[in-house]
Amino acid sequence: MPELNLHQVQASHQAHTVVNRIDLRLREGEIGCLLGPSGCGKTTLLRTIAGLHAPSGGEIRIGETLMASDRVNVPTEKRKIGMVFQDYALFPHMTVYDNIAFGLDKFPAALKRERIQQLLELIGLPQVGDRYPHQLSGGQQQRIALARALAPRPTMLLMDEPFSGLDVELRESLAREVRGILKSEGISALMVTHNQNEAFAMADSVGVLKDGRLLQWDTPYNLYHQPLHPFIADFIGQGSLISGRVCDCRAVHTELGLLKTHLPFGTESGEEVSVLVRPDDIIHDDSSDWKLEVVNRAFRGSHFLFTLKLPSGEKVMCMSQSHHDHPVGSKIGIKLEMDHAVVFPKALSGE
Ligand SMILES: Nc1ncnc2c1ncn2[C@@H]1O[C@H](COP(=O)(O)OP(=O)(O)OP(=O)(O)O)[C@@H](O)[C@H]1O
Repeated sequence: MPELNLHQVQASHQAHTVVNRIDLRLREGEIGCLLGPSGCGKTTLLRTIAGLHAPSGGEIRIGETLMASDRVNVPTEKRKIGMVFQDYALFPHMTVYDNIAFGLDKFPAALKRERIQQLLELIGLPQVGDRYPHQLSGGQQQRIALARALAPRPTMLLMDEPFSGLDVELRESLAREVRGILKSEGISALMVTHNQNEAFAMADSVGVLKDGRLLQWDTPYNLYHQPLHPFIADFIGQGSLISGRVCDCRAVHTELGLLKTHLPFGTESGEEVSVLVRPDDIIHDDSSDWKLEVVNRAFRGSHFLFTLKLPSGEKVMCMSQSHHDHPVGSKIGIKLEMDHAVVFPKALSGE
């Protein structure tokens, strides 16, 4: 029984559809992330699940309860959802203890004290109950906001860009920490972010949205290695698309040679396709006779990322150790280390 089940969910702003027929299942205890560029509909979808925005179509179930459909719209406070939103700041005039106690007024006093102390320990801040929010760092405040949302034991947690106000270095480590906290509480959660590292640090499953459509809902590993759409190939990690022609049912001919592949359903021999090449598929090797021209380079500290030109003019990227300091215009040796090429029909690449 999935904790959250969306069936063909649609949402609009002023007759403009911004969430388009989304199907999604989040299992009990699973952590999911919605990832996508600005304006793709992430927040609208999250607000629709929370009951803060009425869907214009489809059905939303949490556990076995139908929360929204064309006949039903359960109000937010009855959905038993915890929320940590970007603008969901702590009450500045209340202590940390009172902030967490906010949603616990129906709890008997002793149970309330016990739950708050348990949560403060869970988030690694057992001593801060008497402090006010302004006496805490941004990361600590966000952990308190999480504790406040978890306090009444909601059925699931929704988070909208919860770390966006924090330093880049802190965001990823806090995402990992929050994952640990959610797992130890055994709570299902759905988080919205446009930061891939945060999504990967946090989630069991990640959904990539584009123009209101969910293109793929999958593990981070599969999104990187088996993207279903060129947009995902581009959005997740780095890479380039080069031209290829299908040779037989298991291979594609490209300028980099004949590459083994699992072809998309319906692809025919002789068909022109786009082939994804990741920087780690092309290894720089000074001893190789296969040379390509460097047309761009980016120093990343631990490595160089070279952009190389193929004879046709198409470009691929190549990762190399940081002491291989080759200038733009020079030719460097390469070898290919690609297990299975990811291939897209040409028509999809233009979308
Ligand atoms: N209250 C509103 N009224 C009208 N249009 C809206 C409203 N809120 C959002 N939109 C539009 O709906 C689309 C989706 O917005 P949404 O905030 O869901 O995207 P998002 O993916 O969360 O973006 P971001 O990452 O920038 O927060 C955008 O085109 C946005 O302009």
